[in-house]
Amino acid sequence: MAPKGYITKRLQFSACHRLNSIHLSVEENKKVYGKCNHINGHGHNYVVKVTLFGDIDPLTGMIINMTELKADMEKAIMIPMDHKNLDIDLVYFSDKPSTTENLAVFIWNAMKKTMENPDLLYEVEIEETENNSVKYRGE
Ligand SMILES: Nc1nc2c(c(=O)[nH]1)N=C([C@H](O)[C@H](O)COP(=O)(O)OP(=O)(O)OP(=O)(O)O)CN2
Ligand SMILES: [Zn+2]
Repeated sequence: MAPKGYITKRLQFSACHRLNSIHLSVEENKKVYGKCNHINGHGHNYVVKVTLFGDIDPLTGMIINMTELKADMEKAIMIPMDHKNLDIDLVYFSDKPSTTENLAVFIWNAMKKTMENPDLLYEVEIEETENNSVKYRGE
């Protein structure tokens, strides 16, 4: 049986957003999201770490070629999200607030659709700021 391992690739993208829920009133949104509900939005340099878990192939010595993982992340993350207004440019966030939790779910689903072997996907981690991060494992 081949040994198993975890492999992680990191990327950074820049985007702006506003925390606002269409399911809450104007006053409720202000109360829940505070400064992050400001009408004109704000920006982040998001750091995303995608981790896969799987067999270390005895012939190649790899779980996945990092070059392939980079291409998948480019397609699933960078193209739709980098230098975008998340609330306007991504239909996904038209009815959900663009919290880091929801971004992690979006990226998880996009990676699943993009990867040749989606069963390898183990975790998506996003650092919204130096102090705030979210991990999602598809649960
Ligand atoms: N559960 C969540 N709470 C908040 C999210 C989120 O995605 N999920 N996001 C925000 C805002 O987007 C905001 O930009 C970050 O807010 P805050 O932590 O207040 O950021 P600060 O830079 O002021 O604080 P630091 O601790 O210095 O990072 C808010 N809440
Ligand atoms: Zn924010």
